[in-house]
Amino acid sequence: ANLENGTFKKLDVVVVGGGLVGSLEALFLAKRGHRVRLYEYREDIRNTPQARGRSINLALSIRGRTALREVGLEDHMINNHGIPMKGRNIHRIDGSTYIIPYDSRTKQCIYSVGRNYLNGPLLQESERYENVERFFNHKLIASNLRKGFLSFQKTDTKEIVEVNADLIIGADGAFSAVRKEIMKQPLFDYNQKCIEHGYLELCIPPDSNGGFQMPPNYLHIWPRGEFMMIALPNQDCSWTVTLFMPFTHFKSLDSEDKLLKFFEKYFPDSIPLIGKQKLIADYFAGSASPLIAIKCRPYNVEDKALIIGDAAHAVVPFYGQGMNAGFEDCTILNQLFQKHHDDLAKILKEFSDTRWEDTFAISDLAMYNYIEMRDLVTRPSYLLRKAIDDVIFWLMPKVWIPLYNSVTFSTIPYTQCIKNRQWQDKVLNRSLLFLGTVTSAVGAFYVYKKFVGLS
Ligand SMILES: Cc1cc2nc3c(=O)[nH]c(=O)nc-3n(C[C@H](O)[C@H](O)[C@H](O)COP(=O)(O)OP(=O)(O)OC[C@H]3O[C@@H](n4cnc5c(N)ncnc54)[C@H](O)[C@@H]3O)c2cc1C
Ligand SMILES: COc1ccc2c(c1)CN(c1nc(C(=O)N(C)c3cc(Cl)c(F)cc3C(=O)O)c(Cl)s1)C2
Repeated sequence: ANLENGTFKKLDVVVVGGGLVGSLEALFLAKRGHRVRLYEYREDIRNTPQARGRSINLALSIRGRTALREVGLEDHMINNHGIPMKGRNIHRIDGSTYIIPYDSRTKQCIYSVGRNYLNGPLLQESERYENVERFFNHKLIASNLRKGFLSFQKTDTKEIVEVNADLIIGADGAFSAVRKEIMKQPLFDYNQKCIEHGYLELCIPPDSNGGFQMPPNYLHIWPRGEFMMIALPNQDCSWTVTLFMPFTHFKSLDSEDKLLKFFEKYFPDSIPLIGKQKLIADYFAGSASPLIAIKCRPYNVEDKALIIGDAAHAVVPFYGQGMNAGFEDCTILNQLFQKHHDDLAKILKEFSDTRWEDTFAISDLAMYNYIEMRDLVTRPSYLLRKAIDDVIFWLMPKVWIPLYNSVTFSTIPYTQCIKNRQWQDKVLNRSLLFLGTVTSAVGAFYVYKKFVGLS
């Protein structure tokens, strides 16, 4: 019901971008009975093999699962396409490894899912709604958001397709064309940060029997200070390995010999797993991709247009939350549709007014991980703090949820996760200070007693 007299008006919605978030949002809108036309620049990924140059698999955690559950796809993704990861499997430079479980108490885990095994089923599910139409090979090239006007160019025939809509949803990723339009409005805040690290994907193939070459139910990490490597399992028992290094490092490895020497020094155990020839071939076949963080607001233009997902808040991947946060956008937007009975003016304004704090928070958390990454999981103070966190978490699980657990294993708003952490820091510092004063007082007392006793 979105009209004064309480009747329901079917909205004509265009979603720009048929990636992970756009295809999910189309489902949410379809379930509400609106007419959805989804325009995607690329070809239909259901007909093409693995799209190269994008993170091939992703860590799906509770925020993303909650959104998928709303559209009835959580079980399908988890059971058919998800590989559970129970913890981190850290690779030391000498090739030895150790495990840090994600949640030794309740054994919660995260899931590695192939990008196309998420995107395909989301698009496939939309076929079940006759009020959803999908248009591939359509690139948004011009728009007048206030008039609900969009102009697409077909990438094959170069033909121009003009479209009108009641609502335009921009889910067209970090380099969003819809956001470029939204940016033209007054009072729009925009901030982007390109980090010095790039990433390059390598592959650890299945072993000769077609099985995994490493323990499969873990997120494998090779933390090496200035750079790191991370591996997530694929369904075909291969691993997608992502090498994160400053672009200067990538540039300096400009020969096969330099590359092999570098891996022999820093990632010796990975060479037999990847294979020398494959390592050389894959490394020099691609080039490192950039990583960008974008913070902007507001996300809407009146009751006409809204950006979600990476278009609204691209974050660096060092928390595995980008897609999860984009999926969470869809959950929250749907709650607002429910709350305001599909009254767009109220929905879009409240989304812009409330969502930006949480997306800025996760962006800061991911950037913090990037900066701390050098020794995120190896620095003694990190491990000490983690040990303390785990003990108190074990003692008082409802009161003390460590930051990493609340971000990855709860749907507590990201801003609240940070506030909890700040409160925990205060309590810890005060108690350590208190412990400090008590022990020094007791120490001083004993020294004094001994001294007096001596004299
Ligand atoms: C290395 C790396 C690792 C990552 N790991 C994780 C992880 O483990 N967990 C996690 O949750 N997230 C992860 N992410 C983040 C995740 O990939 C993104 O957050 C997610 O893809 C965002 O989805 P989206 O639909 O908003 O944007 P995209 O996936 O970028 O989709 C945008 C879509 O819009 C289309 N498009 C763009 N411009 C136009 C146009 N002008 N006209 C029409 N269509 C257009 C594009 O073709 C694309 O299909 C990672 C990212 C990287 C780079
Ligand atoms: C496909 O490419 C990529 C690239 C990076 C990531 C992912 C997939 C998935 N990522 C996850 N990060 C966390 C996390 O909370 N932290 C603090 C971590 C942060 C870093 Cl940098 C790390 F290496 C491990 C952990 C860890 O704890 O395992 C998860 Cl939980 S999942 C990072």
